[in-house]
Amino acid sequence: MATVWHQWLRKSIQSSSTLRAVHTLKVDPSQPMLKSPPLISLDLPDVWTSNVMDFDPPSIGECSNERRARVIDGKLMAEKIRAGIAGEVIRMKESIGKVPGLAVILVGHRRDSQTYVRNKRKACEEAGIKFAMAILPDSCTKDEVCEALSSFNGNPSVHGILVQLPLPDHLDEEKILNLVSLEKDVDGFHPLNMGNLAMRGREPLFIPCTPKGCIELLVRSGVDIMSKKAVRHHATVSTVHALTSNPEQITREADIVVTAAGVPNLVRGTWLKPGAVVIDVGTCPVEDPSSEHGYRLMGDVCYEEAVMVASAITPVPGGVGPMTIAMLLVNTLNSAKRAFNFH
Ligand SMILES: Nc1nc2c(c(=O)[nH]1)N[C@@H](CN(C=O)c1ccc(C(=O)N[C@@H](CCC(=O)O)C(=O)O)cc1)CN2
Repeated sequence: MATVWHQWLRKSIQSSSTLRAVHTLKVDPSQPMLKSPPLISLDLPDVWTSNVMDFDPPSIGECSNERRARVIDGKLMAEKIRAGIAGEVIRMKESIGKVPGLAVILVGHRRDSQTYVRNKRKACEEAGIKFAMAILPDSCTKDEVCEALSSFNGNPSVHGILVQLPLPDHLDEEKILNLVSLEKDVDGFHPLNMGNLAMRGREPLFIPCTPKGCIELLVRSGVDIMSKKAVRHHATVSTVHALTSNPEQITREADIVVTAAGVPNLVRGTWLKPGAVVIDVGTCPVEDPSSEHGYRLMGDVCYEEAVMVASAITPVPGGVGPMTIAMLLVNTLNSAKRAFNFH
């Protein structure tokens, strides 16, 4: 399953208009899928990790047209997690006089990237995490990005570094991400972290924020899909991509559907098994002059149709996105704790 998250994440951070990935989990009916307490651990105190179940578990397989799906409120979950992080930062400051630090490299002037980085900065500031940023023009060279990276790599008050993606086409994303210090790779995109995530029995230092947020959303909603446990419990993971010939049919068999295609309204109500849990990672910016930033975000799932078929669903906005940022703060805090040997 880890491999699937890897592939899915790489797909989800690119941008094109083709169907990229719809991941489906089919669960062995002889094994209970909903468990309490949930199993995932984020190395955080119980009060704001997935040991908390925010909702009664959805009744997978039981959904009628009279009942709309439960909305999985990622914004609310993320707020609770961020409040917990703020508490931990205070505890760290009071105990050892240090706070975590996050550094972001932003290249170019994409409006969506600017919004995400602004939101990351705000979330850090609210949680008491120090925030540093290098802003480089679209035309910058690989060496300039590397210079910024190496300065953050060598700065002991920086515990997390991320390069906001996508980068302009002329910059080699792979080469640049390889240079992020493994111990500060809070995005989890370094090949060693990715490789360890994909391999059985290995532990990456960081799990990428979006998949980590998706798992957290599911677990807090009472859906047990923890990767190894899910494997042990005979969950079957299928991947649907742009070249899959029968995406609707495969998707319709899934108990859990995680989509990261970047194609608005791709997944229709008829694609879903009644009672499925739907996690919509798609965030496609669509021109909208009436909105504050000139665009609005649309998910992959046709929400109004899906909400009548699914048992639980994440909205866009307000689902996976805020959890991505909450998980970034979790990774940054955990990185600082590791650096300071603070528990
Ligand atoms: N270095 C990275 N680049 C990118 C990542 C990533 O995880 N690391 N993921 C995406 C963008 N992303 C984070 O950077 C991201 C996307 C969306 C949101 C979010 O909170 N969305 C809100 C709406 C926000 C708004 O438009 O005001 C929502 O869905 O409710 C956060 C982070 C690609 N690049």
